[in-house]
Amino acid sequence: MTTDTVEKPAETHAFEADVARLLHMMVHSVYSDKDIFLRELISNAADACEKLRYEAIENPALLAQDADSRITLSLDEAGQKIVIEDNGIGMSREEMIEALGTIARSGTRAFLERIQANKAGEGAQLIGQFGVGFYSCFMVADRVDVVSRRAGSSEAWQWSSDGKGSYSIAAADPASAPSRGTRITLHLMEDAKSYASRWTIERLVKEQSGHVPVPIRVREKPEAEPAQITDGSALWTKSKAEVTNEEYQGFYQSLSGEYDEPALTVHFRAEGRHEYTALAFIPGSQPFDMFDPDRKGRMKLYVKRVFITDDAELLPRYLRFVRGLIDTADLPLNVSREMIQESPILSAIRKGVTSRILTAIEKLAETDTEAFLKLWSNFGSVLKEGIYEDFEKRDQLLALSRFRTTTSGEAYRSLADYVKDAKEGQEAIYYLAGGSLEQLAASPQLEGFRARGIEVLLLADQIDSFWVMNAPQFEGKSFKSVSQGAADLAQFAKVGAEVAASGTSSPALQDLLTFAKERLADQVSDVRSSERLTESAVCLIAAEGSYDRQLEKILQGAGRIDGGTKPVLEVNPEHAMIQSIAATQDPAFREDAVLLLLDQARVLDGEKPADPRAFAERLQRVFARAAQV
Ligand SMILES: Nc1ncnc2c1ncn2[C@@H]1O[C@H](COP(=O)(O)OP(=O)(O)OP(=O)(O)O)[C@@H](O)[C@H]1O
Repeated sequence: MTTDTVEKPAETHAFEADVARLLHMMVHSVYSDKDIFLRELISNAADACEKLRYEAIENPALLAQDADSRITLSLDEAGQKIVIEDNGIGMSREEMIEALGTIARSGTRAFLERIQANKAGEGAQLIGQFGVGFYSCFMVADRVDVVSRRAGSSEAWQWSSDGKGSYSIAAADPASAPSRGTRITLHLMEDAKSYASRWTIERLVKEQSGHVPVPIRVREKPEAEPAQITDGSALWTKSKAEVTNEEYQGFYQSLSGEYDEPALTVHFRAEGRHEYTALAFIPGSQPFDMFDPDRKGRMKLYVKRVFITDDAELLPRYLRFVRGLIDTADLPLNVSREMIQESPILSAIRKGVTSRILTAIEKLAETDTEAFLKLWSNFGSVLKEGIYEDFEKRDQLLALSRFRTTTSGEAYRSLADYVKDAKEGQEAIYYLAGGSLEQLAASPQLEGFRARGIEVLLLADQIDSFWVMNAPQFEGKSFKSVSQGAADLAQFAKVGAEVAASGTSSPALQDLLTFAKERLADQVSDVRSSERLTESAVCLIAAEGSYDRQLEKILQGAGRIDGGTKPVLEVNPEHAMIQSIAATQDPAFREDAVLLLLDQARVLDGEKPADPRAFAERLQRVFARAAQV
């Protein structure tokens, strides 16, 4: 103990409450697959090496005499230990407290909630996704010591914990600490001691971390010479023909922390105006936080194989589920964050990669429908955001989109299918947005379209209400909501049925409509006879020129607009009940009837009656009257 720092006693700190909860869950493991701890620690070690290479661009002295990155795994079967050591950037005392005592990343709370409601087996995938990687070592170790020295520092620090609520931090002896980087010693639990065997570790490294861009060595015994087991060569620098599917899959898994197979792999080298390599994967399943507004893209930026950042928006938001990297020779190594955001080179690259990804999806749609539909069911709702965010790609994205419709059953239809089967003279692509598919399919607004054999898109994703307003046309046809404005259905004949014209414009009906319009004037903007109803008596429609009703509800919910516009109440003139109400002159009954009709239309739209008590009373009066007749 020679330096000042070493004389300070170890301090004990409690873990942040969320870390403690997390650790508790990890130790009482909900995870069936403990192997992943190694991948997490190796991935952190490789990140630390890459961060050092990046900082060394500005400050080459940080590399001192030791320029080559490496990760060394030292095994000690007799002592039941493994040590993972890197010569990366290292951590200062403060960085250790911050990085290993708290959970700073967003999404962790969601993680905790999700694993509490855990379904066995889901945990292993979640760890990587949520970035709680380091703590996974407590699944196999009952004590963990981390000794680290920040590159360029004379001090080293030791963090130790048994993962049970607190950790200690103390100065470490600089003479025995790594000269730079981090050494993590895992004191293995009895049932995890096989991790100290060379055979197990080599197998795991090759399986999980074979493509980490830093060479990995294994030291079989404490005093043995280390043997290199992976060479740290960057997979993406090879040509496509040189890489096997298994290698791509392994790389994707170590990059993403996922365990599935990528649904699509896009790997290419661009030459010409800009020179770069892109390797991008569309995952085989949805990431948990795909709809988290804070979720950023997951593409890493490299410049000439030097990792620069994983925080730059290298792809548009609607491709935020894509994992991978872009490596370019066109940017300077010391590119700053501000430069990255504003770089015209990067925006050209972004366009290039976006196009290649969309083209690859198109190709998949042509060559493997099943795989494409799986991809679409996972990511279609995000891709559709691009229809209104990316003007240039709008048509391409519309053409890629698949829909459930009133005629599709369990299958999916493209807009090209829709247009091909449209009725003669049909100018619009009809849709109904909002609610679940089941709710949509049961909507009365669809009846008239069904009766005429006109297909209607059923848009059940929240995002649909937004893009559909902004997508002006597809192959010359505009989009039109069936719950908005006039239906223009009169020109299309009903399939297999004579049009029953009785009573559609009778004076009694006109009289009822006029009465209803006056009585309901404070709640609806119009009451009119409907072309779109065949079975139901009434439905609500948005007035021409106002928001679609569903979009209006979403915007109100999000506080983006105040109040709402008054809808239009449409009445089915051929409905027997409407005709008998029209035939009745009793004013009290008429009043109850029109108010009940409006509430009925609301209920059909998934809303509540305006005044439940008054609704119940009216219903009772009408029942009583019916019972007397
Ligand atoms: N070997 C290491 N060298 C330097 N810093 C490290 C090392 N291991 C962990 N850290 C620090 O600890 C932090 C927490 O690591 P952890 O694995 O829990 O999450 P992460 O790596 O940030 O997230 P993700 O797993 O999503 O990449 C890291 O961000 C890093 O700052």
